[in-house]
Amino acid sequence: MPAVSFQSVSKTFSTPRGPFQALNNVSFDIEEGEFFGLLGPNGAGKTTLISILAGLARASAGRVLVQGADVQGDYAEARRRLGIVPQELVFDPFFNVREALKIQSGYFGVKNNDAWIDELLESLGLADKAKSNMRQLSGGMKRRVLVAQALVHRPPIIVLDEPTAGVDVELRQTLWQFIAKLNKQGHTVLLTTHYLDEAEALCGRIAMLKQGQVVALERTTDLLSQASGNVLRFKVDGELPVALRAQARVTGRIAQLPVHDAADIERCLALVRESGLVAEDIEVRKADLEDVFISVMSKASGSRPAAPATEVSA
Ligand SMILES: Nc1ncnc2c1ncn2[C@@H]1O[C@H](COP(=O)(O)OP(=O)(O)OP(=O)(O)O)[C@@H](O)[C@H]1O
Repeated sequence: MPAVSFQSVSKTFSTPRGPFQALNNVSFDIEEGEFFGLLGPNGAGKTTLISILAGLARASAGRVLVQGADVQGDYAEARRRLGIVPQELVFDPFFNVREALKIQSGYFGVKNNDAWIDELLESLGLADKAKSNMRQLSGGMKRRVLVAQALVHRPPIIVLDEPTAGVDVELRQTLWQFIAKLNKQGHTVLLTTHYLDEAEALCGRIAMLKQGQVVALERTTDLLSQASGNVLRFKVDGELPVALRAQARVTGRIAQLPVHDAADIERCLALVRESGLVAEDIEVRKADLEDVFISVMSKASGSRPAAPATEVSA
């Protein structure tokens, strides 16, 4: 039995401009013990899918099973099996860290949980904050508490919705060490992230969403092997010539272009030169998951019209 099974899940929101389909017939399974990545650009539908999994939103069609339990028909059972780390920093400001974790344990009916709470506090670098009020914590510390809260009932399936957005390197390392350890112990992990290097390093399998549809679903190694060629990387002052722009990944002054051989490299550099620009710090590197992601997203056709201008109720 899969840990999570998304079966033909669709979600349509009503908006002032008419119905808006955020998810369109999404189907895939996550097997027990997998470290699974859900990737996609902003607005692709990742959080909507996770909200449906968490029982926070209802699918317009299709169903989601958590170890066989339907998230709508058997909500309490499905929810008990999930540890969800939300994207938003939501917390109760009146309690200290340990109290918050005890309350969360009670919510799941877990008693005598002090040893596990101690281990969570230790593993997430929160031991010296146990008595701190939630209000006094920095954003990064609050995020650690959210992770601890999600794990307090030892859920077999851990869902992390962009857990490292805006957090420092130390927390990332602490978090990934701990989550990787739990995954080794048999916990299934579902991760959404915009940090493709993290997904590449951690996830065994990846689904990519675009405009509410699954456009890739493969083992990470197979996705990476699609990145057949190399990448030409250089610094440049000014906009790339039109002939290169569509396939380029540009970050500030740094341009990166897929290349297959030496002739390709020469052609790109010649086009840059001919447009009056100077390429500096030129290097060639192996393609990575981000290159595959850009290529998949540029090839896949999404099905839905433009996003709504205003958000309304589900
Ligand atoms: N309550 C709502 N009403 C109308 N549209 C909504 C609502 N919630 C989400 N949407 C729309 O559904 C689409 C998918 O949103 P979602 O938050 O799931 O994307 P995402 O992949 O998680 O994006 P991000 O990476 O930015 O978090 C977006 O176009 C969003 O504007």
